[in-house]
Amino acid sequence: MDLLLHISTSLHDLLLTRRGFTGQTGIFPEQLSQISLMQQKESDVTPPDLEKLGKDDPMSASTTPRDELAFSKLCRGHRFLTPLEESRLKCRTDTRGTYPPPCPRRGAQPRPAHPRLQGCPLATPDRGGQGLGATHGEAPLEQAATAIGLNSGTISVRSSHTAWLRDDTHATVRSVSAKVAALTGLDVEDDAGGEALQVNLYGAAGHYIPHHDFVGAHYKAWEMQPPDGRTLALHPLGDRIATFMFYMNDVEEGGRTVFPRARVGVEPRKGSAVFWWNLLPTGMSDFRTLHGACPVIRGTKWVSNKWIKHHPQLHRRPCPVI
Ligand SMILES: O=C(O)CCC(=O)C(=O)O
Ligand SMILES: [Fe+2]
Repeated sequence: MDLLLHISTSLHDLLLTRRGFTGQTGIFPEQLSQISLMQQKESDVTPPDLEKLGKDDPMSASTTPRDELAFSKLCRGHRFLTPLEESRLKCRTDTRGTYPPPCPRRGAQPRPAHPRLQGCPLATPDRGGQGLGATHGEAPLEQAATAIGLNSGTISVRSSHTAWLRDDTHATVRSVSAKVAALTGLDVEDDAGGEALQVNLYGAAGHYIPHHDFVGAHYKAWEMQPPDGRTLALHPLGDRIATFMFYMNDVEEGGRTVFPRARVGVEPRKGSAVFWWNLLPTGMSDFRTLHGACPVIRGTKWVSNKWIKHHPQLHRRPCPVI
């Protein structure tokens, strides 16, 4: 176990500091052989301060050196925001007893600054028992995950396994969609307002480099420039207006979700979720939503994403707290 921990920790640093943010990562033999080399040169990889890396460009379409540094720091547990600022991003709701659940409460706290992120402890999918784990027989997590990049077509930038669960797969999946709909006021039904629930499993060193969840880049209201001229982003329901991401287990170590431009990292906690808008009210991309999953150091990490589509929400008013 000590050896595994040592390897995982070393891989974590190796992935973040040496290999950087350029491509597929996972547990590869060549990385294992580089671990001792990396340890010898630890002083070389000590990151400089953010301030020395020039001005921030929160609307940059690509990942900047500042983003990479903020990502690494947040992955290591560094805090940029004060406890008060962090608490303003959090809300709590209790879905026991009443249905649909009430809007989450944040007391008298003001709305958080853009990009609006929200952590909401919820009764969420579980990775075992009567929860989503029970459906794995029907939809095994056997597909290596891929992601769609703005400039690079279909690229592999994450190391995890993925399954897509439609609402008709299991009552738990339906109840997840119902909760997201009740909490956001948005239409999230499969193929009507949202995508099927995406369930991801990360193993040791599993991670997802900083990315945006929208598929196209919307620089002008209601217009879209599909990546590489492809038409994938021109989905009839539009792009992903918002993300509701559930943590399905506690991760022993590592695996934070980090938003380098919002300067905040979220510790995976079973029963909690993160919500954010990917598109601005104008329909344009909010590049400040750049985020990624830090490498899992110890244990496994289960998350599920409910992506909500843009066009069906045109006449819907979100829950006022969000
Ligand atoms: O696993 C995480 O923490 C983030 C996952 C994510 O960003 C995604 O699936 O798009
Ligand atoms: Fe994402």
